[in-house]
Order: sequence, then C-alpha cells, then structure tokens
Amino acid sequence: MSAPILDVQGLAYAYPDGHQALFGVNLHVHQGERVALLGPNGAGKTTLVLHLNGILTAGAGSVSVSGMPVAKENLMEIRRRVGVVFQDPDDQLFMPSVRADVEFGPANLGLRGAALEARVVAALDQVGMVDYIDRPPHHLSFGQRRRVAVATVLAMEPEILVLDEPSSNLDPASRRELADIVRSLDVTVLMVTHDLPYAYELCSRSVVLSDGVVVADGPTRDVLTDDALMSAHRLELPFGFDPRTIPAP
Ligand SMILES: Nc1ncnc2c1ncn2[C@@H]1O[C@H](COP(=O)(O)OP(=O)(O)OP(=O)(O)O)[C@@H](O)[C@H]1O
Repeated sequence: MSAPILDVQGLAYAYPDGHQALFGVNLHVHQGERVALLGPNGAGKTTLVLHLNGILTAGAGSVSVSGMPVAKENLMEIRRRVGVVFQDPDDQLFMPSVRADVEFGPANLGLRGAALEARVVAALDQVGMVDYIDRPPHHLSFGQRRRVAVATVLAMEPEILVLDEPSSNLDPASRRELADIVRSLDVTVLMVTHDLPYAYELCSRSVVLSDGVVVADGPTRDVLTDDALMSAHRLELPFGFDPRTIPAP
C-alpha cells in the first residue's frame, strides 16, 4: 500500500496545566479514505485534530501530511494541505460577505482576480451556496453558515478535510445534504463525530479514541457492532439504529 497521506506516530501531548490528553496515538490515513474519529467526551479527539494543522505542537511523536512534518517551518503549507472545519462556523466566518470569507484563504496564498473568483465560486458551488455569495454570513442560517465554513476550507483545495462534528445542530434535511456534499468531494476526510449513524453512512473506517489512546481501528460496521467495545467506551447507538440490519453504504 502507498504511504499514508496522514501519518500520526506515537503522538503524546500534555496541556500546559499538566493534563495529559494523548498517550502515544498512531493513526495512518490513506488518500481518498473517509475515516470517522469516535470516542466519548474528553477522549482527546479535538486535541488530536489540533495537532493535524499545527495549532498544537506534539509533546512526543510526530504528525506528517504527505510526508511533510507538521512543524513551525512548514505551517503555511500544512494549513493549505489540511483544512479543518470547526464545529462552530462562527469560529471560521468573520468577514462582511460570504465572498470575502471564502476569498480570504486563497488570497493569502497569492491568488488574485479571475483565478481567485473562480476558486471562490467553485468552492461555493461544491456546497450549493453560490447564490449566497454577496450575503453577510451573519444573515445566514446555522446550516448555511456551516456550508460556507466548509467552502472556506475547500477554497484552499486541501488534501485532507477534517470535519469536527459536522452534523451537530443541523436539521435532518441539512444533515442529509451535508452528507451528500461530503460524499461528492474528491478528498481524504477525517470526521470527528458523536453521530454514529452519520459515521456509518459516510465512513467505511472508524477509529475510536478513549482516554487519549486508540482503542479500536477498523471497519465502521465492526466497530459499531462490537457491544463490549462500545459500552466500555461510552458509545451508544441511537434507539432503533442497528448497523446489523442496515446494508453497508
Ligand atoms: N486547554 C486545555 N487545558 C487543559 N486540559 C484540556 C484543555 N483542553 C482540553 N483539555 C482536556 O484534555 C482532554 C481531552 O479533551 P478534548 O477536547 O481533546 O476531548 P474530545 O474527545 O474532543 O471531547 P468532546 O467529545 O467532549 O469534544 C479532556 O480531559 C479535557 O478536559
């Protein structure tokens, strides 16, 4: 098999207050995979994500993206390669118009004029939001703001798209539409979620993090139907959802 596009080796991290959040995490993701990162509250999922684009720096171990180590000297390139969509779109949208927000990243990379406009329109088109290009983001609904947040990241043409709780606060139709968008993208995806049916629907592979350690890594169906694993790590399927009776997507 080819080298992983995302290679996390022995990653350990303690916050400045001494709290150890990750203990030697290994995670290898190959190009084109869609992987769900599951685990109970406080497991270390966000801490891991914050290492993928260098917001946090590994205490021990390493993270690399397409062979490039996540390190201070590479941060600009790493942030182009790894696009993180945070849970709250308002952490990502801060400009007076949708266009300005989506332009921001590629303009920083030096794109100008028609090339910049084409990049912005293409990114908004991928999330079905071209018609909103001149609207102020704060006049959009939450679900629309989440789509624009995804577009701000897609406009950077990332190699890896990291989605933190993408389905949270979405109504059922928006949730399904976002799933369709994710499926339509030709990009490697790491999706942090507590929404296990969403993980099942979108990611053929799931990694379970618990107390800062990877405790499972395999086909999502196998993970979600391993009752002992699920209860040991406070993972619960919603009432009526049984992957044993639902064909693998
Ligand atoms: N800034 C911080 N300083 C100290 N400890 C922190 C800090 N941020 C997170 N932690 C601790 O690190 C551990 C992992 O937190 P993290 O946010 O990575 O978990 P998570 O899996 O993303 O949880 P959730 O599902 O609740 O979002 C938790 O015990 C948390 O209390």
